[in-house]
Amino acid sequence: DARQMDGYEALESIGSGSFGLIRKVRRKADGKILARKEIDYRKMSTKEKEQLVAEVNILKDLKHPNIVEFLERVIDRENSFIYILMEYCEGGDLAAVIRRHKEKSYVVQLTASVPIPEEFVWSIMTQLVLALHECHCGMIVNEDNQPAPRHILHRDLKPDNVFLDAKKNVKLGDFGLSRSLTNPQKAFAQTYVGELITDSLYDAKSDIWSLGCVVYEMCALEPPFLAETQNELSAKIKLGRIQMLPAQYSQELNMVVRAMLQVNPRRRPTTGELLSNSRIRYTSVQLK
Ligand SMILES: CNC(=O)c1c(C)[nH]c(/C=C2\C(=O)Nc3ccc(Cl)cc32)c1C
Repeated sequence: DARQMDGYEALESIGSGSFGLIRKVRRKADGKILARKEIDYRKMSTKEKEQLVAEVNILKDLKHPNIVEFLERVIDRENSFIYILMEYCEGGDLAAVIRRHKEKSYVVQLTASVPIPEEFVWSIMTQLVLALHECHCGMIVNEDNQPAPRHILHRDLKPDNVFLDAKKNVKLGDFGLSRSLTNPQKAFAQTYVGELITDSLYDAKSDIWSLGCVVYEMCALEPPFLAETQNELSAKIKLGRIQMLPAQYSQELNMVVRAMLQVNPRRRPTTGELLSNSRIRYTSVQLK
C-alpha cells in the first residue's frame, strides 16, 4: 500500500514509458537513486491490465546487464496506482543522444550535425544484440524445474526505449508491448509446431529489423524509412530500399545494417548469427 512508498523520496519526473510516468526517486534507507514507473490503473482496460501484469512478469525474471533491472512492484490500492521500481539510467534514452548529435547548433546558430563515432555505434549495437539474444534465446527454469527457452519478443525496440547508465552501458527498457511464448499460449503454439513457432521466429526477426532501424538512425541521424503518410511508409518498407550510411561509416557496418533491414524476415540474421560477426564478437569481449 501507499506506506510502502514512504521509504522513497520522490524527485523529478524523468520521462514517460508505456502506461505511465517515470520518476527519479531516492531510497531513504541507503540514498540509492532509482527510477519508478507510476501507473494509474483506474483508467486501464482489462486488456491493458493483463498486458501490464505480463510486462512485470517478463521483467521480473529477465536479469541481464543490458536489460533494465526490475527491483520491485508495489500496488497502492487506495489510489489505484502501481509503482514499478527499476534501476536508474543516468545517461537517459538513445533518442535524446541522437537528437543532440543532430542539432549541434553553434553560437552563430549554424546547425551542423556531429556524427556518432563508429566505435560507439558498434558498442550500442553489440549490447542490444546481447539483450535481444537473452530475450529470444535465453534459458529459464520453468515450473517443473526444467530449463526452457524464453522466446520473449520485445516488439517495441526504438531509440526511446534504449537507455544508458552512468558508464554508457546500454539498457533495453520498457517491455510494455513485449510478448512471451512461455505461457499457456505456448502449449497452443506447440500443437501447430510448424506455423506458430516460425511465427515467433518471425516476431524475433521483427525485433532484428527494429534493431536495424535503431543502428541506421544512429549513423544517418534519420530513420531509414521516412514518409508523410502511413501508406507511403509501408510502401517504402516493403520496397526495402535504404540509402547508404554516411561516408565515414565502414563497409562492414553498412553490411550488418542492410542484413538486419532485409524485407524478407528469413534473410535477416538471428542474434546468434550477429554474435558470430567478428566485429560484434570483438566488441562484446571489450565490454567485459
Ligand atoms: C530526460 N530524461 C532522461 O534523461 C532520463 C533519465 C535520466 N532516465 C530515464 C529513463 C529511465 C531510467 O533512468 N531508468 C529506467 C528504467 C526503465 C525505463 Cl522504461 C526507463 C528508465 C530518462 C528518460
